[in-house]
Amino acid sequence: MKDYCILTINPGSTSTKLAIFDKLKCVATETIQHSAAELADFTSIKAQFPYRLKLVEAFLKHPANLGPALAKFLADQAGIPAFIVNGPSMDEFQDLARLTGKKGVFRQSRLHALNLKETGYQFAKDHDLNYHQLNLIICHLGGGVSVSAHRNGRIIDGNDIAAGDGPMAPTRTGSLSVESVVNLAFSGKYSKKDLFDLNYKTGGFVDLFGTSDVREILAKVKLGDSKAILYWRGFIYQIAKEIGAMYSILHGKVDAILITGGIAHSQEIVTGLKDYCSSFAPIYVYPGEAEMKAMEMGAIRVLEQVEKVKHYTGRPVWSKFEF
Ligand SMILES: Nc1ncnc2c1ncn2[C@@H]1O[C@H](COP(=O)(O)OP(=O)(O)OP(=O)(O)O)[C@@H](O)[C@H]1O
Ligand SMILES: CCCC(=O)O
Repeated sequence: MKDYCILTINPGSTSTKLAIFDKLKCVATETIQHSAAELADFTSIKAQFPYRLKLVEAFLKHPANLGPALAKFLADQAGIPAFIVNGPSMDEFQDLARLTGKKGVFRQSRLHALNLKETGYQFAKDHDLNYHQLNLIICHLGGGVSVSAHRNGRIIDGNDIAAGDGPMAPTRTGSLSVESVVNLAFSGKYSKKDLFDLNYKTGGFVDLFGTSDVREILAKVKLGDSKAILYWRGFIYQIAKEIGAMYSILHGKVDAILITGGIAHSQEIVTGLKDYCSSFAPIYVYPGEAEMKAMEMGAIRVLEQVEKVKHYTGRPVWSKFEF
């Protein structure tokens, strides 16, 4: 392998994580936390571009990019290639996962695919197994929460984190009944944007407690705050329920359940999920940070021609059924 110097940029819903890998060694890394109040001022994700760009520039300390756009901007300046590795909208869903009971409405694959897949690869490596021959349930617990079913290296189903599907999360409401969404929409209290924000940015713990920082919720739990205790238990309950759904669609044949993301640092979540799910399959915990390494290794796989680069067309790999 040649000596590569790789900049990885990981804009999350509560943080921007940056790292530089020089000859496979992480030589600089920084996690910049964004409070809910700070991000509330932006009208859209795209509007955060200049703000996040400044953070990357400050990290690099010279003029040098939201994920792909940030990376391309910098790479074009440096005359080097930029790659997207397992972005959130990569799509390996099986057809059955796409269906709903409304004509023309389909479920979409939008998850924390980068960290989910890397965690799968890491688990396989740790156990001398092949990710492409395993059935795994992998959960990313961060600002958003992804619970996903991996069959032989493909994410065949999972909750759509951009659509309000699945468990509540630090920044998201999670699934609400159609009835309650329609009632909120016609209550006169919320604009369309307010409702989309609740779905993705200002819902969940932000709406309930005014913070997306789970450590603050846990501190309240320790102090015996009954609201925090109830919602914390509800958070675990909803994740466990989603794991159960993935267990059933994998026909109960699951090699392991993997828990990753920032919240996986908490022993409380691990204990809670083990209480519900340990009879399904062994549970392993990979807290937090594999995303930066995942991007570095994805870039290296392409540079080393182990994997073929795919060209982003803007067109989804799946758009509709023929009937
Ligand atoms: N030690 C800890 N115990 C409990 N929660 C923690 C701990 N450390 C971080 N967290 C929580 O993890 C969450 C952030 O996780 P993560 O960094 O994976 O998310 P993100 O990258 O900002 O967003 P996303 O995962 O949606 O892209 C926050 O709610 C944070 O409070
Ligand atoms: C990878 C997507 C990040 C999010 O929606 O939390």
